[in-house]
Amino acid sequence: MDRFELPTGSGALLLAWQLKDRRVLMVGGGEVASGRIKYLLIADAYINLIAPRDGLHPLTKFYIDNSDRITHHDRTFEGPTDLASVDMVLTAIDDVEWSRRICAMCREQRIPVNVADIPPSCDFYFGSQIRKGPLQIMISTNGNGPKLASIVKLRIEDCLPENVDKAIENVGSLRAKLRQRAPGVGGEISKKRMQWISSVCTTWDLNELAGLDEAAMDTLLVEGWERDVVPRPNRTKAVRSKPPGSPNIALATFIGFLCGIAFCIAILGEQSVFGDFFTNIMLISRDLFSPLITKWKQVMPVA
Ligand SMILES: C[C@@]1(CC(=O)O)C2=NC(=C\c3[nH]c(c(CCC(=O)O)c3CC(=O)O)Cc3[nH]c(c(CC(=O)O)c3CCC(=O)O)/C=C3\N/C(=C\2)[C@@H](CCC(=O)O)[C@]3(C)CC(=O)O)/[C@H]1CCC(=O)O
Ligand SMILES: NC(=O)c1ccc[n+]([C@@H]2O[C@H](COP(=O)([O-])OP(=O)(O)OC[C@H]3O[C@@H](n4cnc5c(N)ncnc54)[C@H](O)[C@@H]3O)[C@@H](O)[C@H]2O)c1
Repeated sequence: MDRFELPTGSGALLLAWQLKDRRVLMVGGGEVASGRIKYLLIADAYINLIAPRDGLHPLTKFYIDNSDRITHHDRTFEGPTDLASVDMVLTAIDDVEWSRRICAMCREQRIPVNVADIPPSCDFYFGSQIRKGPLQIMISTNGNGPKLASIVKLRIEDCLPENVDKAIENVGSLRAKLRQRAPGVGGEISKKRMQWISSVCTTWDLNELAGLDEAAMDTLLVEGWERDVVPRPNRTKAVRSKPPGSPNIALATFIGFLCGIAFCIAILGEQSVFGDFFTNIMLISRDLFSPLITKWKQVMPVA
Protein backbone atom coordinates (compact mmCIF):
# COMPACT_ATOMS: atom_id res chain seq x y z
CA MET A 1 0.00 0.00 0.00
CA ASP A 2 2.91 2.36 0.78
CA ARG A 3 3.92 2.31 -2.88
CA PHE A 4 0.85 4.33 -3.81
CA GLU A 5 0.01 7.95 -3.17
CA LEU A 6 -3.23 9.85 -3.61
CA PRO A 7 -2.77 12.74 -6.07
CA THR A 8 -3.02 16.27 -4.74
CA GLY A 9 -6.22 18.01 -5.88
CA SER A 10 -6.86 21.61 -6.98
CA GLY A 11 -5.95 20.98 -10.62
CA ALA A 12 -7.98 20.77 -13.83
CA LEU A 13 -8.44 17.95 -16.32
CA LEU A 14 -6.26 18.69 -19.35
CA LEU A 15 -7.71 17.34 -22.59
CA ALA A 16 -7.37 17.82 -26.33
CA TRP A 17 -11.06 18.36 -27.11
CA GLN A 18 -12.03 17.08 -30.58
CA LEU A 19 -14.35 19.71 -32.11
CA LYS A 20 -14.16 18.75 -35.78
CA ASP A 21 -17.50 19.63 -37.41
CA ARG A 22 -19.09 20.38 -34.01
CA ARG A 23 -21.06 23.62 -33.67
CA VAL A 24 -19.83 26.23 -31.19
CA LEU A 25 -21.58 29.47 -30.23
CA MET A 26 -19.29 32.50 -29.87
CA VAL A 27 -20.90 35.53 -28.24
CA GLY A 28 -18.94 38.76 -28.81
CA GLY A 29 -16.65 39.76 -31.68
CA GLY A 30 -13.91 41.85 -30.04
CA GLU A 31 -10.20 41.12 -29.66
CA VAL A 32 -10.61 38.28 -27.17
CA ALA A 33 -13.29 36.67 -29.36
CA SER A 34 -10.96 36.85 -32.38
CA GLY A 35 -8.41 34.73 -30.46
CA ARG A 36 -11.09 32.18 -29.54
CA ILE A 37 -12.30 32.05 -33.17
CA LYS A 38 -8.78 31.32 -34.33
CA TYR A 39 -8.56 28.33 -31.95
CA LEU A 40 -11.99 27.09 -33.11
CA LEU A 41 -10.95 27.29 -36.77
CA ILE A 42 -7.77 25.35 -36.00
CA ALA A 43 -10.03 22.70 -34.44
CA ASP A 44 -12.24 22.54 -37.60
CA ALA A 45 -15.39 23.55 -35.71
CA TYR A 46 -18.45 25.31 -37.14
CA ILE A 47 -19.08 28.67 -35.47
CA ASN A 48 -22.28 30.59 -34.81
CA LEU A 49 -21.06 34.11 -34.08
CA ILE A 50 -23.42 36.53 -32.37
CA ALA A 51 -22.06 40.09 -32.22
CA PRO A 52 -23.17 43.49 -33.58
CA ARG A 53 -21.17 44.36 -36.71
CA ASP A 54 -20.07 47.76 -35.37
CA GLY A 55 -18.15 46.17 -32.44
CA LEU A 56 -16.16 43.65 -34.50
CA HIS A 57 -12.37 43.51 -34.22
CA PRO A 58 -10.65 43.68 -37.66
CA LEU A 59 -9.38 40.10 -37.23
CA THR A 60 -12.91 38.86 -36.44
CA LYS A 61 -14.12 40.64 -39.60
CA PHE A 62 -11.38 38.97 -41.59
CA TYR A 63 -12.38 35.52 -40.32
CA ILE A 64 -16.08 36.18 -41.10
CA ASP A 65 -15.23 37.28 -44.64
CA ASN A 66 -12.83 34.44 -45.35
CA SER A 67 -14.10 31.31 -43.61
CA ASP A 68 -17.19 29.39 -44.68
CA ARG A 69 -17.32 27.77 -41.23
CA ILE A 70 -18.58 30.98 -39.59
CA THR A 71 -22.26 32.01 -39.56
CA HIS A 72 -22.42 35.61 -38.38
CA HIS A 73 -25.55 37.06 -36.73
CA ASP A 74 -25.30 40.85 -36.63
CA ARG A 75 -27.10 41.42 -33.28
CA THR A 76 -26.80 40.90 -29.53
CA PHE A 77 -27.53 37.63 -27.73
CA GLU A 78 -31.31 37.05 -27.43
CA GLY A 79 -31.90 34.05 -25.16
CA PRO A 80 -32.11 30.24 -24.92
CA THR A 81 -33.11 29.90 -28.60
CA ASP A 82 -29.54 30.95 -29.47
CA LEU A 83 -28.30 27.85 -27.66
CA ALA A 84 -30.23 25.38 -29.83
CA SER A 85 -28.05 22.58 -31.24
CA VAL A 86 -24.72 23.93 -30.02
CA ASP A 87 -22.06 21.72 -28.40
CA MET A 88 -20.14 24.47 -26.62
CA VAL A 89 -20.56 28.17 -25.78
CA LEU A 90 -17.86 30.83 -25.47
CA THR A 91 -18.56 34.41 -24.50
CA ALA A 92 -16.18 37.37 -24.62
CA ILE A 93 -18.37 40.42 -24.13
CA ASP A 94 -17.90 43.63 -22.16
CA ASP A 95 -21.13 43.07 -20.23
CA VAL A 96 -20.77 41.11 -16.99
CA GLU A 97 -24.54 40.84 -16.34
CA TRP A 98 -25.23 39.27 -19.70
CA SER A 99 -22.17 37.04 -19.35
CA ARG A 100 -23.57 35.62 -16.11
CA ARG A 101 -27.04 35.11 -17.58
CA ILE A 102 -25.67 33.28 -20.62
CA CYS A 103 -23.63 31.09 -18.28
CA ALA A 104 -26.76 30.22 -16.22
CA MET A 105 -28.70 29.26 -19.38
CA CYS A 106 -25.83 27.01 -20.53
CA ARG A 107 -25.59 25.31 -17.14
CA GLU A 108 -29.34 24.64 -17.24
CA GLN A 109 -28.96 22.93 -20.61
CA ARG A 110 -25.70 21.26 -19.58
CA ILE A 111 -23.75 22.91 -22.40
CA PRO A 112 -20.07 23.45 -21.55
CA VAL A 113 -19.34 27.18 -21.34
CA ASN A 114 -16.36 29.54 -21.03
CA VAL A 115 -16.91 33.15 -20.02
CA ALA A 116 -13.73 35.14 -20.64
CA ASP A 117 -12.46 36.69 -17.40
CA ILE A 118 -15.10 35.24 -15.05
CA PRO A 119 -13.56 32.01 -13.70
CA PRO A 120 -16.64 30.85 -11.70
CA SER A 121 -18.62 31.02 -14.97
CA CYS A 122 -16.15 28.76 -16.79
CA ASP A 123 -16.54 24.97 -17.13
CA PHE A 124 -13.06 25.04 -18.69
CA TYR A 125 -10.32 27.63 -19.05
CA PHE A 126 -8.32 28.55 -22.10
CA GLY A 127 -4.58 28.31 -21.81
CA SER A 128 -1.54 29.74 -23.51
CA GLN A 129 -0.86 27.62 -26.59
CA ILE A 130 2.11 26.42 -28.59
CA ARG A 131 1.48 24.75 -31.93
CA LYS A 132 4.13 23.27 -34.16
CA GLY A 133 2.58 21.01 -36.81
CA PRO A 134 0.64 18.31 -34.97
CA LEU A 135 2.34 19.16 -31.66
CA GLN A 136 0.02 21.05 -29.30
CA ILE A 137 1.14 22.31 -25.92
CA MET A 138 -1.19 24.05 -23.50
CA ILE A 139 0.23 26.00 -20.61
CA SER A 140 -2.23 26.59 -17.81
CA THR A 141 -1.73 28.16 -14.41
CA ASN A 142 -5.25 27.02 -13.53
CA GLY A 143 -6.35 30.64 -13.32
CA ASN A 144 -3.52 31.81 -11.07
CA GLY A 145 -1.58 33.97 -13.51
CA PRO A 146 -2.59 34.10 -17.20
CA LYS A 147 0.25 36.49 -18.05
CA LEU A 148 2.74 34.07 -16.51
CA ALA A 149 1.30 31.29 -18.66
CA SER A 150 2.16 33.34 -21.71
CA ILE A 151 5.70 34.04 -20.38
CA VAL A 152 6.33 30.33 -19.67
CA LYS A 153 5.12 29.64 -23.22
CA LEU A 154 7.98 31.72 -24.67
CA ARG A 155 10.51 29.77 -22.59
CA ILE A 156 9.15 26.41 -23.74
CA GLU A 157 9.04 27.56 -27.38
CA ASP A 158 12.77 28.33 -27.19
CA CYS A 159 13.57 24.76 -26.08
CA LEU A 160 11.63 22.83 -28.72
CA PRO A 161 13.74 20.78 -31.16
CA GLU A 162 13.52 22.32 -34.63
CA ASN A 163 12.28 19.22 -36.43
CA VAL A 164 9.94 17.84 -33.75
CA ASP A 165 6.88 18.58 -35.93
CA LYS A 166 8.28 16.61 -38.88
CA ALA A 167 9.23 13.69 -36.63
CA ILE A 168 5.70 13.57 -35.20
CA GLU A 169 4.12 13.79 -38.67
CA ASN A 170 6.29 10.90 -39.85
CA VAL A 171 5.46 8.73 -36.84
CA GLY A 172 1.78 9.46 -37.59
CA SER A 173 2.22 8.26 -41.19
CA LEU A 174 4.20 5.21 -40.07
CA ARG A 175 1.45 4.27 -37.58
CA ALA A 176 -1.20 4.65 -40.31
CA LYS A 177 0.80 2.43 -42.68
CA LEU A 178 1.28 -0.14 -39.94
CA ARG A 179 -2.45 -0.20 -39.16
CA GLN A 180 -3.13 -0.86 -42.87
CA ARG A 181 -0.58 -3.68 -42.93
CA ALA A 182 -1.72 -5.18 -39.62
CA PRO A 183 -5.34 -4.10 -39.09
CA GLY A 184 -7.51 -4.79 -36.06
CA VAL A 185 -8.52 -3.14 -32.80
CA GLY A 186 -7.55 -4.49 -29.38
CA GLY A 187 -6.15 -7.91 -28.55
CA GLU A 188 -2.69 -9.27 -29.44
CA ILE A 189 -2.27 -7.37 -32.70
CA SER A 190 -2.90 -4.05 -30.98
CA LYS A 191 -0.38 -4.88 -28.24
CA LYS A 192 2.24 -5.95 -30.78
CA ARG A 193 1.71 -2.79 -32.88
CA MET A 194 1.99 -0.54 -29.84
CA GLN A 195 5.19 -2.24 -28.63
CA TRP A 196 6.83 -2.05 -32.04
CA ILE A 197 5.98 1.64 -32.61
CA SER A 198 7.12 2.51 -29.07
CA SER A 199 10.45 0.74 -29.74
CA VAL A 200 10.93 2.63 -33.02
CA CYS A 201 10.32 5.91 -31.16
CA THR A 202 12.90 5.07 -28.48
CA THR A 203 15.49 3.51 -30.83
CA TRP A 204 15.41 6.24 -33.47
CA ASP A 205 16.12 9.83 -32.50
CA LEU A 206 14.06 12.82 -33.63
CA ASN A 207 16.40 13.66 -36.52
CA GLU A 208 16.24 10.13 -37.81
CA LEU A 209 12.46 10.03 -37.54
CA ALA A 210 12.22 13.44 -39.23
CA GLY A 211 14.35 12.12 -42.12
CA LEU A 212 12.01 9.25 -42.97
CA ASP A 213 10.22 9.37 -46.31
CA GLU A 214 7.53 7.08 -47.79
CA ALA A 215 10.00 4.57 -49.24
CA ALA A 216 12.03 4.47 -46.05
CA MET A 217 8.88 3.82 -44.02
CA ASP A 218 7.98 0.89 -46.28
CA THR A 219 11.52 -0.50 -45.88
CA LEU A 220 11.27 -0.14 -42.12
CA LEU A 221 7.97 -2.03 -42.08
CA VAL A 222 9.30 -4.85 -44.29
CA GLU A 223 12.69 -5.19 -42.59
CA GLY A 224 11.45 -4.38 -39.10
CA TRP A 225 7.78 -5.11 -38.43
CA GLU A 226 7.60 -8.22 -40.65
CA ARG A 227 10.69 -9.71 -38.91
CA ASP A 228 9.60 -8.56 -35.47
CA VAL A 229 12.71 -6.42 -34.91
CA VAL A 230 13.48 -2.72 -34.75
CA PRO A 231 16.53 -2.13 -36.95
CA ARG A 232 18.93 0.64 -36.04
CA PRO A 233 18.63 3.40 -38.65
CA ASN A 234 22.18 2.84 -39.98
CA ARG A 235 21.60 -0.89 -40.53
CA THR A 236 18.79 -0.37 -43.03
CA LYS A 237 18.29 1.92 -45.97
CA ALA A 238 15.40 3.30 -44.02
CA VAL A 239 17.05 6.64 -43.32
CA ARG A 240 16.63 8.88 -46.32
CA SER A 241 19.11 11.53 -45.39
CA LYS A 242 21.69 11.97 -42.68
CA PRO A 243 20.54 14.09 -39.77
CA PRO A 244 21.28 17.78 -40.34
CA GLY A 245 24.42 18.97 -38.63
CA SER A 246 25.92 15.47 -38.15
CA PRO A 247 29.67 15.13 -38.90
CA ASN A 248 30.65 13.79 -42.35
CA ILE A 249 32.70 10.77 -41.27
CA ALA A 250 33.89 9.84 -44.81
CA LEU A 251 35.26 13.36 -45.42
CA ALA A 252 36.96 13.46 -42.02
CA THR A 253 38.63 10.05 -42.70
CA PHE A 254 39.85 11.21 -46.11
CA ILE A 255 41.35 14.44 -44.71
CA GLY A 256 43.02 12.41 -41.94
CA PHE A 257 44.46 10.04 -44.54
CA LEU A 258 45.93 12.95 -46.59
CA CYS A 259 47.44 14.46 -43.46
CA GLY A 260 49.06 11.08 -42.65
CA ILE A 261 50.67 10.87 -46.09
CA ALA A 262 51.94 14.46 -45.89
CA PHE A 263 53.37 13.73 -42.46
CA CYS A 264 55.25 10.64 -43.74
CA ILE A 265 56.64 12.59 -46.70
CA ALA A 266 57.85 15.25 -44.30
CA ILE A 267 59.63 12.64 -42.14
CA LEU A 268 61.24 10.98 -45.14
CA GLY A 269 62.29 14.42 -46.42
CA GLU A 270 63.94 14.98 -43.09
CA GLN A 271 65.95 11.77 -43.69
CA SER A 272 66.80 12.74 -47.35
CA VAL A 273 65.36 9.51 -48.80
CA PHE A 274 64.05 11.26 -51.96
CA GLY A 275 65.99 13.24 -54.54
CA ASP A 276 65.42 16.80 -55.83
CA PHE A 277 62.09 16.08 -57.48
CA PHE A 278 60.18 16.11 -54.20
CA THR A 279 62.45 18.48 -52.38
CA ASN A 280 60.10 21.48 -52.53
CA ILE A 281 57.08 19.48 -51.43
CA MET A 282 59.13 17.95 -48.62
CA LEU A 283 60.38 21.31 -47.44
CA ILE A 284 56.88 22.79 -47.39
CA SER A 285 55.51 19.72 -45.62
CA ARG A 286 58.40 19.77 -43.17
CA ASP A 287 57.78 23.43 -42.36
CA LEU A 288 54.10 22.71 -41.88
CA PHE A 289 54.71 19.76 -39.62
CA SER A 290 58.00 20.81 -37.99
CA PRO A 291 56.44 21.34 -34.55
CA LEU A 292 54.91 17.85 -34.72
CA ILE A 293 58.13 16.33 -36.04
CA THR A 294 60.14 17.86 -33.21
CA LYS A 295 57.71 16.42 -30.72
CA TRP A 296 57.81 13.02 -32.46
CA LYS A 297 61.61 13.00 -32.45
CA GLN A 298 61.65 13.62 -28.74
CA VAL A 299 59.47 10.60 -28.18
CA MET A 300 61.07 8.31 -30.82
CA PRO A 301 64.38 9.72 -32.20
CA VAL A 302 65.07 8.91 -35.90
CA ALA A 303 68.30 6.91 -36.49
C1 LIG B 1 -3.84 32.11 -21.24
C2 LIG B 1 -4.90 33.00 -21.86
C3 LIG B 1 -5.55 32.19 -22.97
C4 LIG B 1 -6.54 32.92 -23.80
O1 LIG B 1 -7.34 33.73 -23.26
O2 LIG B 1 -6.53 32.64 -25.01
C5 LIG B 1 -5.85 33.42 -20.74
N1 LIG B 1 -5.67 34.69 -20.46
C6 LIG B 1 -4.73 35.27 -21.25
C7 LIG B 1 -4.21 36.54 -21.10
C8 LIG B 1 -4.56 37.49 -20.07
N2 LIG B 1 -5.71 37.50 -19.36
C9 LIG B 1 -5.66 38.59 -18.49
C10 LIG B 1 -4.43 39.28 -18.69
C11 LIG B 1 -3.97 40.55 -17.95
C12 LIG B 1 -2.89 40.24 -16.92
C13 LIG B 1 -3.37 39.38 -15.75
O3 LIG B 1 -4.37 39.72 -15.09
O4 LIG B 1 -2.69 38.34 -15.52
C14 LIG B 1 -3.74 38.57 -19.67
C15 LIG B 1 -2.38 38.87 -20.23
C16 LIG B 1 -2.38 39.50 -21.58
O5 LIG B 1 -3.44 39.98 -22.04
O6 LIG B 1 -1.27 39.55 -22.12
C17 LIG B 1 -6.70 38.98 -17.57
C18 LIG B 1 -7.54 37.97 -16.92
N3 LIG B 1 -7.78 36.71 -17.36
C19 LIG B 1 -8.63 36.10 -16.49
C20 LIG B 1 -8.99 37.03 -15.49
C21 LIG B 1 -10.02 36.80 -14.40
C22 LIG B 1 -9.44 36.34 -13.10
O7 LIG B 1 -8.27 35.92 -13.01
O8 LIG B 1 -10.23 36.37 -12.14
C23 LIG B 1 -8.26 38.19 -15.74
C24 LIG B 1 -8.19 39.45 -14.89
C25 LIG B 1 -9.24 40.48 -15.30
C26 LIG B 1 -9.21 41.64 -14.35
O9 LIG B 1 -8.29 41.80 -13.57
O10 LIG B 1 -10.20 42.40 -14.41
C27 LIG B 1 -9.07 34.75 -16.57
C28 LIG B 1 -8.65 33.76 -17.42
N4 LIG B 1 -7.73 33.92 -18.41
C29 LIG B 1 -7.41 32.72 -18.91
C30 LIG B 1 -6.66 32.52 -20.07
C31 LIG B 1 -7.99 31.62 -18.09
C32 LIG B 1 -6.93 31.11 -17.11
C33 LIG B 1 -5.65 30.65 -17.77
C34 LIG B 1 -4.58 30.20 -16.83
O11 LIG B 1 -4.14 30.95 -16.00
O12 LIG B 1 -4.24 29.05 -16.91
C35 LIG B 1 -9.12 32.33 -17.36
C36 LIG B 1 -9.33 31.87 -15.92
C37 LIG B 1 -10.46 32.13 -18.05
C38 LIG B 1 -10.41 32.18 -19.54
O13 LIG B 1 -10.44 33.30 -20.09
O14 LIG B 1 -10.40 31.10 -20.17
C39 LIG B 1 -4.33 34.36 -22.35
C40 LIG B 1 -2.80 34.36 -22.69
C41 LIG B 1 -2.61 33.91 -24.13
C42 LIG B 1 -1.19 34.02 -24.60
O15 LIG B 1 -0.62 35.10 -24.70
O16 LIG B 1 -0.62 32.98 -24.93
N1 LIG C 1 -9.35 35.89 -20.85
C1 LIG C 1 -8.60 36.77 -21.46
O1 LIG C 1 -7.60 36.42 -22.03
C2 LIG C 1 -8.99 38.19 -21.48
C3 LIG C 1 -8.02 39.18 -21.76
C4 LIG C 1 -8.45 40.50 -21.85
C5 LIG C 1 -9.80 40.81 -21.65
N2 LIG C 1 -10.71 39.84 -21.36
C6 LIG C 1 -12.14 40.12 -21.14
O2 LIG C 1 -12.93 39.59 -22.21
C7 LIG C 1 -14.03 40.42 -22.49
C8 LIG C 1 -14.00 40.88 -23.93
O3 LIG C 1 -12.82 41.56 -24.17
P1 LIG C 1 -12.54 42.29 -25.56
O4 LIG C 1 -11.25 43.01 -25.46
O5 LIG C 1 -12.73 41.34 -26.68
O6 LIG C 1 -13.75 43.36 -25.55
P2 LIG C 1 -14.32 44.27 -26.72
O7 LIG C 1 -14.99 45.43 -26.07
O8 LIG C 1 -13.27 44.50 -27.75
O9 LIG C 1 -15.43 43.36 -27.41
C9 LIG C 1 -16.66 43.10 -26.83
C10 LIG C 1 -17.50 42.48 -27.92
O10 LIG C 1 -18.71 41.98 -27.35
C11 LIG C 1 -19.81 42.43 -28.15
N3 LIG C 1 -20.99 42.43 -27.29
C12 LIG C 1 -21.24 43.18 -26.20
N4 LIG C 1 -22.43 42.82 -25.65
C13 LIG C 1 -22.94 41.82 -26.42
C14 LIG C 1 -24.10 41.01 -26.37
N5 LIG C 1 -25.02 41.17 -25.40
N6 LIG C 1 -24.30 40.10 -27.32
C15 LIG C 1 -23.38 39.93 -28.29
N7 LIG C 1 -22.25 40.64 -28.38
C16 LIG C 1 -22.02 41.58 -27.47
C17 LIG C 1 -19.37 43.79 -28.65
O11 LIG C 1 -20.15 44.20 -29.75
C18 LIG C 1 -17.92 43.46 -29.01
O12 LIG C 1 -17.85 42.80 -30.25
C19 LIG C 1 -13.95 41.58 -21.48
O13 LIG C 1 -14.76 41.25 -20.40
C20 LIG C 1 -12.48 41.58 -21.08
O14 LIG C 1 -12.32 42.08 -19.77
C21 LIG C 1 -10.31 38.55 -21.28
